[in-house]
Amino acid sequence: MLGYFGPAGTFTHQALRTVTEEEAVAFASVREALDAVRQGDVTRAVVPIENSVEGGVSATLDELIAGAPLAIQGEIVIPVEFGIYAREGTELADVREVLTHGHAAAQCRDWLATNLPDAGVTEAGSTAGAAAEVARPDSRYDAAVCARVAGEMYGLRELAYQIEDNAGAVTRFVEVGRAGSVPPRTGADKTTLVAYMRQDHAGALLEILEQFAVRGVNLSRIESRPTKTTLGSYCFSIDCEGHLHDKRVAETLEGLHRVCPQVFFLGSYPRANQRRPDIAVGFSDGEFDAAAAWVASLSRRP
Ligand SMILES: O=C(O)C(=O)Cc1ccccc1
Repeated sequence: MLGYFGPAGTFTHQALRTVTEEEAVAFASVREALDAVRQGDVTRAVVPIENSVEGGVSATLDELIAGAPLAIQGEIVIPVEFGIYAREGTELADVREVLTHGHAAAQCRDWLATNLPDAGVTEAGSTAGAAAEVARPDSRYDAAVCARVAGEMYGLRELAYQIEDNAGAVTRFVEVGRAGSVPPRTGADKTTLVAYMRQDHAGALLEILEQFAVRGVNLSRIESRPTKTTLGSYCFSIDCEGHLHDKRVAETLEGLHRVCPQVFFLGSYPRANQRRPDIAVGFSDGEFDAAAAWVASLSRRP
């Protein structure tokens, strides 16, 4: 059974529906969805991880490394368009209180400031959860910012559509399972990891980045996250091109293991856009094998 960050009608639900019609169970938070994977209640769960406007979804980035190990098995990227929805009889001019997910509020900030300058904006668990709340006749909220499907699903009326400040925004979702199974290499893969940085000497961040650079591994996302221990203690959540079974990526992970106090491998999986990385001269598996064979040969008698 599959789980997802719900309720029905979230963007996560839409992302899931682009890959399967399989029955799926909704969880009210990213934590609950990932805990259900950890406990074996569901085999995999779909959660949001990154969007092109707001960056990483901190709840997901943090939850992925909290508790029993999990592994990303795949990614789904979908365009996100927002509308504002209210109960029948409410006009835009009547809206005083708006409810929505924090990322939706952030992506519609200018529209809300221009069109509803006096309205309060409250953060809900999810966009569809906001729509469900607004649908209650006695709700203290007048409107929800959510997907059109959510507005329809909860019987609300569309007051405006495509209210996002940046047309063409996309959100990336990941399918997360229990650690231990790595999807096969496709040649167009991505690897996600978290590297903790040493704090005891200068250049520690450079050392992390060097591990990738000297092996020709391109990064597609890097974000700092507090380790939640002491002020100023950070780890880096990183996506790079390539698969654990690519020599250059495996060696990068070995290098990180040497220079970082802690490294979490969060999975290698096929890229949604199927783009194959440019592998520079010197960084193919064959060249790594040839180099290792040469070093091994040096201690052999002629
Ligand atoms: O609340 C939702 O619908 C989600 O799936 C999270 C989210 C919120 C805003 C943009 C993309 C994903």
